[in-house]
Amino acid sequence: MSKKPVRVAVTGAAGQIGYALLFRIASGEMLGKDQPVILQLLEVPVEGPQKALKGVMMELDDCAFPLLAGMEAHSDPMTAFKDTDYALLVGSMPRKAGMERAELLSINGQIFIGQGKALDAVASRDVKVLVVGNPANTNAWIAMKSAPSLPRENFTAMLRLDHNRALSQLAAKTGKPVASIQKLAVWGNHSPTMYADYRFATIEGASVKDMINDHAWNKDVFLPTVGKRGAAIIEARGLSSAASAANAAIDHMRDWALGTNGGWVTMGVPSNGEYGIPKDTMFGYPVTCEGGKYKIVEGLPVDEFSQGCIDKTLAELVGEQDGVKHLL
Ligand SMILES: NC(=O)C1=CN([C@@H]2O[C@H](COP(=O)(O)OP(=O)(O)OC[C@H]3O[C@@H](n4cnc5c(N)ncnc54)[C@H](O)[C@@H]3O)[C@@H](O)[C@H]2O)C=CC1
Ligand SMILES: O=C([O-])CC(=O)C(=O)O
Repeated sequence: MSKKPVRVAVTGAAGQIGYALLFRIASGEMLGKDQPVILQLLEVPVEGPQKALKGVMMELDDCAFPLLAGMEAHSDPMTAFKDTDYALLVGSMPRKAGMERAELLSINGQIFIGQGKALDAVASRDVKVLVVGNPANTNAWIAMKSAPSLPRENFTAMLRLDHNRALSQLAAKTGKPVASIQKLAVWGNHSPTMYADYRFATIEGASVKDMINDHAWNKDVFLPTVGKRGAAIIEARGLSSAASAANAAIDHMRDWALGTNGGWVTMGVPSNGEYGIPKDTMFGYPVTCEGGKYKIVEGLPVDEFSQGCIDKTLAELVGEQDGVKHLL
């Protein structure tokens, strides 16, 4: 018997990430090739984006996706999030060349107060929320704080793009396939301060750290390359990452919903105090997923260099949170 459709809300649905995301959700790449979906699409109540959204929906129709059980256009989060099981919060302004993501906070932060409240009021109590809009960690924290009746662990921020970027850099450095790399971790904020950590990573059981054995490359090449990749894409494309961001969002939600078979992935999740991170901070951690739940990988040793990196990204996140506390 076929499965009951689930409701997937996507905000910013007429934007560039939306365009790279919706067709893959509707084709079953996110929740499985046997899982029908109803798309609840939100755009700003402005003629241009609403018209563009209609165009995207016409194209979705024209794909005749067997798993697309329904599709709605919305201009109000209170209707867009009604009974939703999954919410991908993409809609917000992207940065331009020369900006840091944190500079978007004053523009985008407000969006996540209203959307957090709407999720609180009308979404499924089990809704899985992924915040993509930047600065993603702090926006996810704002949404979580604005939704006090929902479990805090339902709110997550996207660090999967940093994780995937790090995997590709390590594959290139070691000459091994991306898929062979296990146990990579990315700690902290989706910003240049994130700490991509391959101390525990293995390829066919062998230590990636021992294979590379080059601390200067780690510090001076690998970390800056991963941390500043978003800016490098903007510089090259004139627009921020969209297809790779949509791909990371699919990876994040798929793994959360369907599990990782013991493998590690990175998610921005509210801390319970793990690794000395203050409770509720929306922090990138290595996690495993099973049965629709994620679990932070605990008990990893933290050396002096790693602690310095973790302290730096935490300080940035605490500063971002302090800057918006008065709005909540
Ligand atoms: N976490 C991550 O790894 C990444 C995050 N991003 C972020 O994702 C966000 C979206 O990027 P793009 O799709 O490239 O931008 P875009 O400008 O192409 O699309 C954004 C869309 O969101 C809509 N929007 C704005 N406010 C809204 C609201 N309150 N409700 C619903 N829709 C709203 C806009 O009308 C627009 O259609 C940006 O903040 C960007 O910085 C981008 C790449 C990676
Ligand atoms: O850098 C940006 O503004 C977009 C983004 O978050 C990324 O590509 O990682």
